[in-house]
Amino acid sequence: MILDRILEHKRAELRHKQSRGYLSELKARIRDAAPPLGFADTLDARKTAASPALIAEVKKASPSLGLLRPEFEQQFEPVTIADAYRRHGAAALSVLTDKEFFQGSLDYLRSVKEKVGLPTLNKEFMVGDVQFYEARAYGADAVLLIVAALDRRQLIDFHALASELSLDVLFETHHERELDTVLEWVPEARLIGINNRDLRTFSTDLAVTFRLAKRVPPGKLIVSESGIHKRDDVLRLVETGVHAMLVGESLIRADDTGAKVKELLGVDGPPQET
Ligand SMILES: O=P(O)(O)OC[C@@H](O)[C@@H](O)c1c[nH]c2ccccc12
Repeated sequence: MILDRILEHKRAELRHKQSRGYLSELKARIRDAAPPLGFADTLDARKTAASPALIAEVKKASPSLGLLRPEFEQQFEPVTIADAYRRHGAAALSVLTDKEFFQGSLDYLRSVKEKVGLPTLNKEFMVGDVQFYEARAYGADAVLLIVAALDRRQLIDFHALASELSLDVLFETHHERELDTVLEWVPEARLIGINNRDLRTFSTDLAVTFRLAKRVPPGKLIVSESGIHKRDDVLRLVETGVHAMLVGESLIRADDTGAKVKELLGVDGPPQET
């Protein structure tokens, strides 16, 4: 399965980053950095009756599709994309930093956070402590923990390390048992991600959100992830009581990014140019 291949590659990558010097350099940068923005708080505040809050993803490529737009071969401008998301109503951003499979970069994370300033999720496959220091040093406000990729000890320890670094954590689930795992092992988890994409087949189905959302106890923020393409999808998420939605492909592939953001959010009228 793709997730296993990614994790294996990620662990190999991390073996090259284990030097003490690198970790102290990150820690020094963190000491000088501004405190993170409240990622979960912002999502909570930005949900409306018309729409879950939008987490818009800066995504250049994916393992299943390759480059999401052919012109990205010549030119990819993460800040321009992220700023269009912000101007048209995104509440938060997600930036992929994995190079090998998603052609992302920590530099994209840093420049997007610096220039756009919305609460930002570091979309990465977390398998080691150093990645949390990297996330924080490069300006992330939140990190992703993929339940299918981690054992009990890692979920608990990584959550503790993230909290120590003032990073919010989005726990990503796809199956009932993964959701139950988070609820049992990290009962204080606030952000529950439900990934509609089946990593075995790459196909997406919003029914995963409809099914799992029912099992999430009150007080949590539910984030529906992947495969959200049109306003009609969003209306079904609204009915399900979802608090936020994480959208990449359909925004990136739209010819008018701003119009697509507004379509998903159910916002009419002239763009808010600020
Ligand atoms: O491009 P989409 O279908 O809108 O999906 C966005 C996001 O949910 C997806 O990129 C994603 C969800 N979980 C992940 C984990 C790692 C990498 C990527 C992801």
